[in-house]
Amino acid sequence: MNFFSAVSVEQAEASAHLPKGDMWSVHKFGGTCMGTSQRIQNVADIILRDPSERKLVVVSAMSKVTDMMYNLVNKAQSRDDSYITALDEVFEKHMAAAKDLLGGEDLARFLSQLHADVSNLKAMLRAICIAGHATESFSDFVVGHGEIWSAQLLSFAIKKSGTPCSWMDTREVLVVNPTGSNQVDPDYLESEKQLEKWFARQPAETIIATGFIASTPENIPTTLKRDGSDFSAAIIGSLVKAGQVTIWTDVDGVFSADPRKVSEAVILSTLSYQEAWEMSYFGANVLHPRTIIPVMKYNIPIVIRNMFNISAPGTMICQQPANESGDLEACVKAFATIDKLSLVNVEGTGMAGVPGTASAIFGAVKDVGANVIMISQASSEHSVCFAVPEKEVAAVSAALHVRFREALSAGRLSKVEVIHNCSILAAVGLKMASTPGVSATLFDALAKANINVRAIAQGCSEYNITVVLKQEDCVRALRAAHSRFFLSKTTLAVGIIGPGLIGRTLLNQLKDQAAVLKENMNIDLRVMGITGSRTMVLSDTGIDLAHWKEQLQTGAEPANLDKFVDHLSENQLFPNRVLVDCTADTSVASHYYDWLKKGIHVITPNKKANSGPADKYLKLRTLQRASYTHYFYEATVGAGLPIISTLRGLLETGDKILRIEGIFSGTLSYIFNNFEGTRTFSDVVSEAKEAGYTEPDPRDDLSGTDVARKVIILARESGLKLELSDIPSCSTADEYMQKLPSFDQDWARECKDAEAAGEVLRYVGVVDVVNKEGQVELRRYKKDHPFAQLSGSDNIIAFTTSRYKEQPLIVRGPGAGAEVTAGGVFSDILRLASYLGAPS
Ligand SMILES: NC(=O)c1ccc[n+]([C@@H]2O[C@H](COP(=O)([O-])OP(=O)(O)OC[C@H]3O[C@@H](n4cnc5c(N)ncnc54)[C@H](O)[C@@H]3O)[C@@H](O)[C@H]2O)c1
Ligand SMILES: N[C@@H](CCO)C(=O)O
Ligand code: NA
Repeated sequence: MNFFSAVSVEQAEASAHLPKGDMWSVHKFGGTCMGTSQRIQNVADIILRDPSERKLVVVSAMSKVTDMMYNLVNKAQSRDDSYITALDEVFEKHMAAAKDLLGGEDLARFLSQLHADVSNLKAMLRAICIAGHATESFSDFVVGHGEIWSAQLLSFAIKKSGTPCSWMDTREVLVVNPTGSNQVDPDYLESEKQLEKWFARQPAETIIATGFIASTPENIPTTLKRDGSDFSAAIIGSLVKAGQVTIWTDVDGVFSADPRKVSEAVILSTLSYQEAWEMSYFGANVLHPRTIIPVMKYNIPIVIRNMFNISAPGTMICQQPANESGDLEACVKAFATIDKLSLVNVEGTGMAGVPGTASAIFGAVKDVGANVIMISQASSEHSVCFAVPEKEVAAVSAALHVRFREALSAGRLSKVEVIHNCSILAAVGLKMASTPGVSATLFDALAKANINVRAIAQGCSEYNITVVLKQEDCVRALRAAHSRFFLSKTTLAVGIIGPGLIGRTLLNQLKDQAAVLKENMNIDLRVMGITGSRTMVLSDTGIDLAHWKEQLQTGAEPANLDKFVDHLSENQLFPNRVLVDCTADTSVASHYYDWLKKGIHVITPNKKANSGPADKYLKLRTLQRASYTHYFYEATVGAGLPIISTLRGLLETGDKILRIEGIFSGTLSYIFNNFEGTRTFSDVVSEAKEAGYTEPDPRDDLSGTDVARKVIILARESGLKLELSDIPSCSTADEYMQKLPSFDQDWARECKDAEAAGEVLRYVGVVDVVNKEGQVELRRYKKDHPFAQLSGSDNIIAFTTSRYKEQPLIVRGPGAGAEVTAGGVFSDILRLASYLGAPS
C-alpha cells in the first residue's frame, strides 16, 4: 500500500520528492536524528512510509556517541583507567535505547551482540592502554561501533513492524584509499564488486547501513574522515544508482542566506549541484562538496529534509533545477558571507606585461601555507589583489615583502598593501551567467545601502559573484542584497524627529496606510524610533504605531539625538534608513550633512536647512547629488502641493525658469481671506494657529520671514545664490500686520481703495530669476487675477518659463495644515521608496 494515500495532503506533498519505480531510495540520518530511542522510532516510521520498493538507509552513531568513543581511545592511550567507566556509559546508553525500542527476542539478540562487542572493545582498549598508543586503524575500529549499534537498533526497530530488514556493515562493502589530507578517495570499482557479493549473500529490500566507516584495500577498518556519513550515503547512492538520496537533518532545507543574519531568508526548493557546491564553500549548512561528486555523476538528486518537520518538502539538489522562472530574482539562488578576511593588494607599473608576476605572488603565498579565498586583477595589470584569512595575512605580507624586496626598492612595485577587517559577500546562482542585469542589481542594492565595495571577482562560469567589503558592513550588505532579490519589496527603517503637529499627523497616516503599502506596493515601512525634544522611543523591529504616544510618555528614555541616529544607522534589519525631521529646529537641520554622509536619507518639511547660510546649503546639496543618498523636502514650500517637484520637472527637462511668483503663506492667506473687520485680528490669527497653518512661532508667518524662506528655497532650486538677508526687508509684513488690528480704519480704507480700483491686496513672494533677485511684498491684484481668487489657507504659485511664457503654469490649493503637510512628507517617503526600487 502506498502510505501516502492514507495520510494528509501535507504529507502527500512531502512525498513529491520521493523516487518512483523500483530504484533504490537512499536515506541518510545523522546523529541528531538518531539521538534517542524515540527519534530512532521516528526514523523507522519515515522509512516505513517511503513507498519505494528498495530502500537503503545510512545512519550515523547516536548523537554524542562518536565523541564518547574517541574519548575512550584517548583515555586508554593516555593510560587513564576511567576508559572502563566511560565504556560502561556507552553500553548503558545503547542498552537503554534498545530497551525502549525493542522487546522479546530482538532485544535479547541486540543485547547479547552489544555485550560481546563491549567486552571485545574492553580487551582492545586494555591493549591500547598497555601500549600507551593506538594506531589510526585501531581507533577507527573502536569508533566505528557507534554506527554499527545504531544501524542494528534501527534495523530491529523496522523489523518489529513486520518489514524484513537487514543491516549492513559498510566495512565489508566500501573500499577507500586514504589521501593523506584527512580525506579518502572511494574505490568505486572495488566497492561495487564487494556490494554485489554482499547482495548475493543477503538479498534484502530494506537495508540499514553504517555511515562513516569503510575499509582500506588491505581490508583494514577506516573511516570517511571529515566527510562522514553524508559521503557514505552519496557513495552508496551512486553504487546502487539510486533514484534519490535523501539527507535527513534538523533544518527545513538550504536557506537563501544564513537565517541567523537574515530573518527573511527562505528555503530554496531546488539548487543545482554547482550551486550547492558554491554554498557549501561559503559555509552554508549544506553538504560537503565531496558529497555531491558521486551522485552528480549519475544525476541522482539529493534532497535535504527536516526529520522534525516532515511537512516541509526540503531542498532538492539536482542537475536541472525545476521551476526556474528565468527572471532576475530567480537567477540568484542564495547569498553567503565569509568574515575575518584581509585583502592584499600588490601594485606597481612594473607588473604589466611581465610574465611570472602572478606566479611569484602566489608562490610566496603558497610558501607560507596561506589559503587564497579570492583573486581579482583588472586587465591594466597594475595591481593584483586577493583575499586571505585575517590570521594568515601577516605571514603573507611578510613573505611578499621578502619576495619583492628588489622590485619594491627599484620602484617596479609601488606597494604591498594589506586592508584588514574585510568580508566577502557572494551571490550564488547558476543562471546568473545567462541573465543580464544580475550584477547591476546586486551593485545597485549595495550602493543604495551606502555600502562600499573594495574588490570584485566573478569567473566566467558565473556561479558566483564575489564582492569584498568592510566587515562591519557585511550583515547590512547581506540584508540589502537579499531583500533586493528575495523580498522584492523596499524595506525602509524610519526615524521620526519632532512628533508635534506634523510629526504626529504623519505617524497617524503611516499607521493607517502601512498595511496597504505592504500589500499593494511591497513597501515595508518600519518606524524604528520617535524622538521629541525631551523623550524618545526606540525599537529594533518597528514601533506599534497605534500606541506610540503612550510609549513616548511611559516607556521612553531621555531624548538624545546622537543615540537616536546611531540606533537607526546600526539597525541591521533594514538596509535603507531615513530620518524625517518634523521640527522647525535649526540645530536638527544642521545634522543633515552628517546623516547623508552616513547613508541615511533625509526627508523634511523644515525650511531651516534650505533657507539657511548658502554655503552650508550648497555643501549639503553637493554631497547629496554625489551619492545615492536622497534628500527630499517637498513640504517646505506649499506644504503638500507639488511645488518643488514641479520646478524640478521643468528644470530637469531643460525649461528655463524666468519668474516664480506666488502666495506662499497659508497663514497670511487665511488672514487675508477671513479678516473682514467683524472679528478681532488676534482672533483670526488664533484661528489660523488652531487650524495648524502657522509656524511653531506664528511671528515667523506674520513677519513674512516664512514667505522669505520659501522664496529663498525656490530661488536656490532655480540656481540663484541668494541669502535670506538678500530679500529686501520683510518687516513690511510684520509692521503691516501689527498695524492691522489697531488701524481698522486704515485697513478698511486700503481695502476700499483697492476694491474701488477693482483690485485686492495680497502678500506675495517673487523669485525673479532673470534679475537674480527675490522679493516679498504686499501687492494689489485685479479681481480677475488668479491670485485674487483664493480661499482658506490656499497658496498659489505661478511659474513663468520659456515654455510657459504667455500663460504661467499655476499650482493652487491649500498650502498649510497638518493633513496636507504630513501628506506631502509621506509622499516624499514613498518617492524615496520608489527611488530605492519599489514597484510603481
Ligand atoms: N503647519 C504646517 O502647515 C506646515 C507646513 C509646511 C511645513 N511645516 C513645517 O513642519 C515643521 C513642523 O511644524 P509643526 O507645526 O508640526 O510644529 P510643532 O511645533 O507642532 O512640532 C515640532 C515638534 O518638534 C519638537 N522638537 C523641536 N526641537 C526638537 C529637537 N531638537 N529634537 C526633537 N524634537 C524637537 C517639538 O517638541 C515639537 O514636538 C516645521 O518645520 C514647519 O515649518 C509646517
Ligand atoms: N506656516 C506655514 C506653513 C506652510 O509652510 C504657512 O502658513 O504657510
Ligand atoms: Na510642496
